[in-house]
Amino acid sequence: MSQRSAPEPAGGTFSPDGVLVSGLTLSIGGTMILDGVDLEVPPGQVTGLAGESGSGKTMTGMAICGLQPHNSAVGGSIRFAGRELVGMAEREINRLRGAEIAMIFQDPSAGLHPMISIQGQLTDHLRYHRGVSRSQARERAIELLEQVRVPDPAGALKRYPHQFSGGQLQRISIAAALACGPKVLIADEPTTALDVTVQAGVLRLLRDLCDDLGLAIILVTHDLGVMSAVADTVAVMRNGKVVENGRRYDVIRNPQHPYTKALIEALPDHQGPSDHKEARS
Ligand SMILES: Nc1ncnc2c1ncn2[C@@H]1O[C@H](COP(=O)(O)OP(=O)(O)OP(=O)(O)O)[C@@H](O)[C@H]1O
Repeated sequence: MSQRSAPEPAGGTFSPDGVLVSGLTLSIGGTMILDGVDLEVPPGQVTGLAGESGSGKTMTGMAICGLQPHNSAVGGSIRFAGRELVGMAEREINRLRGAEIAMIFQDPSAGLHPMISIQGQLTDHLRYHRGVSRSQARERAIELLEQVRVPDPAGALKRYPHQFSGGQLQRISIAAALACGPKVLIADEPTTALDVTVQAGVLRLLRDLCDDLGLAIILVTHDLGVMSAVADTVAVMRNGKVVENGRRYDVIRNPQHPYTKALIEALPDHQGPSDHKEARS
């Protein structure tokens, strides 16, 4: 890793509501995919995970969710809520996933069933994980749609995924992810598939949810422009390792690692934080 020190104190002082990844390794069929990833994801912050395609960003997010291919071996440590997630029994990690650690993806329709109404998608999740009544679940679903700023929440509950635009659908998938009140949200390229005109709105929503709910957000993106609009800290990955990690402004304005410098030079007009409209409202 570059000489820059990690942005927040690690080890014993790290908040249990965040995720502390140390020396995380993952091999698939004997091929090393993650080669000792160190990452701190504190609550109330957006931790950006940048890097070129294949560097291991998605696999890091999936490993934190306890989702990895069958023929894979995971090592190192992922601490969350006072627990060690590496080696945790599948039943236990399944309980955490969706309830305390949630994930959204590039394609919002991937996580939503095309034949089930928005009400069904939001309430099934709540009833499964929280065991609440049908009417309580509906109330909570309306609250969630308000929180992600979907217009006419009661009307939206009756509709189906294909009746929404990509941006609205990503907001609905965020609502589904938030249904059970997770502490950690992993957002993997959440705006990559969206029209550029709606990207900023979704990023602003993620930023506000992070601030309002104290969520620990991991924002996976290959786009340093997106990163500079919303992340507090940026970790840059290459070949399955974090090669640089620090406050967003420092990493983008004064990169230490040659690979980070190359990524920044590849940005149109070398845009930095001050050149981007920030997603903070
Ligand atoms: N199911 C799998 N089986 C074998 N190898 C895989 C599997 N999924 C991913 N990989 C490999 O793991 C490496 C890291 O992939 P990962 O998806 O984490 O990269 P990434 O940085 O998120 O890239 P991208 O931006 O393209 O998604 C890549 O070399 C990829 O080919």
